[in-house]
Amino acid sequence: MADTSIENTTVSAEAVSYNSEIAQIADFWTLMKPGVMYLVVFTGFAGLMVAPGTIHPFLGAVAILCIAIASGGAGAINMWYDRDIDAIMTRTKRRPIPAGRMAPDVALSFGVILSIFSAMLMGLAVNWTAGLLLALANGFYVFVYTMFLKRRTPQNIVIGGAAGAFPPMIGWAAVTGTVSIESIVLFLVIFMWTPPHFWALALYKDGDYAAAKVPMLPVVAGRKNTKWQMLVYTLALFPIVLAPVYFNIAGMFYGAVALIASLYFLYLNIRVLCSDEDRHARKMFLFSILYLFVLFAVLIIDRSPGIMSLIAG
Ligand code: HEM
Ligand SMILES: CC(C)=CCC/C(C)=C/CC/C(C)=C/COP(=O)(O)OP(=O)(O)O
Repeated sequence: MADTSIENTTVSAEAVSYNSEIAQIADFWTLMKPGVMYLVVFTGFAGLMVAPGTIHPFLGAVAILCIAIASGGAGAINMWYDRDIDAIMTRTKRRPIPAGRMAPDVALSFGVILSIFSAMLMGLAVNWTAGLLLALANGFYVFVYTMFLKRRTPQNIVIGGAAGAFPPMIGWAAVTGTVSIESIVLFLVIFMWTPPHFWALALYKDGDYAAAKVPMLPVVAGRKNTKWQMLVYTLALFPIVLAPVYFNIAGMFYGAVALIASLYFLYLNIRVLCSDEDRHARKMFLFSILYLFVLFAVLIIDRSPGIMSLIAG
């Protein structure tokens, strides 16, 4: 079905010129990995909302925009570097570079400009703690995960996952100008969540990774081993996602929702462990996204007296 859409863009000369006009902007947007960016931005927004103190709404909006641009810039550089393996994997072969719609150096320039611009803007307009953390997250994803770990070790996403865990810490730093134990707790929530999030997907995309010779855990260590390792992280998530209550970042409403959501995540992991059907892994992957969204949404709600009084009646 996806291949048909590629054919559709090449069947008539008129269609090609029309589609390529639209594809220009759409392709730059695709380079920024918008699906991931939404959640990255949302977790950054949550960090900003729950941090003690206040930030001018305009500066808050600038901080969120910087997180979005940095995430997009990192995504573009990742797509430039990974263009060889993206061309092999069915999930990624229609991306702008492997599909031949964009020259690699254009994508690289775009990514580098966005990355530098976002960190500079964050530093100059908001504060340099947030600016440096943003540059660190970006650099970690590009250099540590993409260029160094991804093709070398099945622990790539365990260590590299730190990149995606920075946003709540960046949002927090935008307000406070500091890194604190509370913002490290929020970092740890995403850090622990990343392995079950990604390995659930890797389980039903293992053929892609094997073909591209990327040493993802199911390819290297086998499916059963991967499922057990996912379970370790899913269990470790319980104390971590409940820690915001202990550290007074959130109250019992958050605690109750986090516990129920984590129990369901554990249930999905056990189903993955007991059955080799792809649909279970797919469901766990999709729920992992909802799970992280719900955790951070409830964190925001729990810290908003107005919303809480509505819930409490
Ligand atoms: C190293 C860490 C991570 C790895 C290796 C990883 C890997 C992936 C992969 C391969 C996909 C599938 C994308 C596709 O369908 O083309 C995906 C989807 C997704 N990931 Fe992650 N991820 C990581 C961290 C994160 C983080 C930190 C977040 C957000 C806070 C996140 C949010 C999402 C979302 C929302 C999607 C669905 C995107 C869509 O459908 O377009 N991921 N992830
Ligand atoms: C704030 C900031 C600068 C954040 C940047 C960090 C970031 C975007 C983290 C998300 C990690 C991610 C999309 C991994 C995808 O893995 P992959 O690249 O192996 O996936 P692919 O096979 O789909 O390309």
